[in-house]
Amino acid sequence: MVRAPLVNFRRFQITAPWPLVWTLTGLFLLFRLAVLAVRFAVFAVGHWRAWPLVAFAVVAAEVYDSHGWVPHLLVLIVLGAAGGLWWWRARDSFHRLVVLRSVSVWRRLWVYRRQWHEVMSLCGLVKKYDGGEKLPRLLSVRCTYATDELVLRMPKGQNPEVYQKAARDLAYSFGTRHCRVFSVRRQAAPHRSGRLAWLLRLVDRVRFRDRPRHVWLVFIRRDPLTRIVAPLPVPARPDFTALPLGLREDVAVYCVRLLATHVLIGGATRMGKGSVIWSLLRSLAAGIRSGLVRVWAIDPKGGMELSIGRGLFSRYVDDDWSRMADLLEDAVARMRARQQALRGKVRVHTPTVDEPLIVVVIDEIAALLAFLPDSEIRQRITQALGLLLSQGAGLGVLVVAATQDPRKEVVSVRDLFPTRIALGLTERGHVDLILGDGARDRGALADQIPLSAKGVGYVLLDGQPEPARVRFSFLDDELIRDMAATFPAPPEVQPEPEAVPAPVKPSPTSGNGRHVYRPTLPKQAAPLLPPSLLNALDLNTTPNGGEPR
Ligand SMILES: Nc1ncnc2c1ncn2[C@@H]1O[C@H](COP(=O)(O)OP(=O)(O)OP(=O)(O)O)[C@@H](O)[C@H]1O
Repeated sequence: MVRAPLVNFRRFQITAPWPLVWTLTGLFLLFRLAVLAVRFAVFAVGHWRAWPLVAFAVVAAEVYDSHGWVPHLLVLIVLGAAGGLWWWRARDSFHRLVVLRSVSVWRRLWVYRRQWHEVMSLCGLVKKYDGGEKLPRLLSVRCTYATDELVLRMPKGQNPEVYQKAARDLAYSFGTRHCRVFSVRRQAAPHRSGRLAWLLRLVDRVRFRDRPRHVWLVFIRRDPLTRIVAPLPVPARPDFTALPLGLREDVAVYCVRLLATHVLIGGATRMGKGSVIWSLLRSLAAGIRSGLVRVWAIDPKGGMELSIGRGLFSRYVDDDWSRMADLLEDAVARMRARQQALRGKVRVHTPTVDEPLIVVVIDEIAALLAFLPDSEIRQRITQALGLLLSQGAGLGVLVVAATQDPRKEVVSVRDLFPTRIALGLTERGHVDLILGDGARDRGALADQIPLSAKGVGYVLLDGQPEPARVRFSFLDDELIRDMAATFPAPPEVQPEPEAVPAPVKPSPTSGNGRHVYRPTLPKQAAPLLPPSLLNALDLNTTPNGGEPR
């Protein structure tokens, strides 16, 4: 007897929904194909620089198949001849567009791409995420004769400080000694003019937009600052927004902005503070001769540095502390007179021959502020300098001072200098004292400048938090004498007595031994009290409107 199965499985069978399965599989494959196509498109766009090369290789292979190697030889001869002619007739553009571009491609592929993963891992710049690695992405390499400028995009979870800390490791890993890290673009958008300027400006707005995740690395391949920088040509008319003083390590000319600012130069002894001052005076020389700039010089070291260029100075003191104080107080008086004249009209003074830019140059400011034996004169100097530094910038009365020791107890007015230059220093801590907090961490290794590198220093460029290394031009004594003879300062015009207030002089001590200052406002601003009543003032208090203590 045949037994029937307990469960009839056939009753549970479902026919496979084949159309649905094929549709889903098809859709999935289509999706993968689309992803691959998009990836390829992104790759192709990302490597757009290789397109001409690929096209050239394809055409070359085709031609070789059909005509052999003769056309290639002909093309090579024609290209060589054209290149030679280009090099002969326009060497600059040939170097820029052919030589440097070829070097850039070569170094991008051979030096950077080849070792990128290894160096980034060894320098600790790779992030781990989700079982994989996130590398900084190399976007471009641009070479000059001295530097390689790399642009990279940081992976998420990093900021430029990480690269600043790894700068030395990066430099040595890629076979150089110096690497500078910049968190902002180094070139500003170009100035556009002409009919298509509006269009180019629109393009620039996109191209030069702020890119917080980009970092610029500059590797110094060949240090151009090992050689002495020759004196730069004297500008026919000084441009106070860009006075050329020396050479940057990327071989651009270093220019300083001397409008509405004071300059403090810090450097150990014999490291070239003088060369900064003379380079600055050279860039101002044409203005000095025309009277647009008046330089008042103080050399507390008895004229050892500045007396050699005496002819450039409208006023000069090197032997008498009291006369140095007088000079500074006269500068304050000129500043006050300008303040009265410009009040409510402009916010920054524009130098003219009648109202020139006054630059007070002090070779060793510490000698005036900390080491001066006469305390009364020291107090006058400190007060006058404080006033000049806090109010003079916008009024065209500027101070350029050098010091060996930037500590606050030595240069009490240090923080009032907006522009700072750090030459070779003896102590690590001095770098931040001169250039500001964190400057050393951002790359200003001024304490590591070798003794032989005189005139080399670090500066902050406009709009960039990272310091740049520069070398100031060197002017020998002969050249300074020659410059003083060629660009002598015209005789100083004495201001009319009624238009200019009396210099700030300390009043005699009051009964309790404290110094009290009388108001020294110019005549048109002075009638707070008639002179007869001024005498009746209580000398123990500073009168309203008088000089601050
Ligand atoms: N820019 C420069 N390039 C090459 N050599 C320089 C440069 N500046 C200065 N020197 C050399 O260094 C020496 C000292 O320079 P300088 O007198 O300018 O230094 P300093 O810092 O002003 O010295 P001090 O501390 O005595 O004031 C100079 O005699 C010169 O030989």
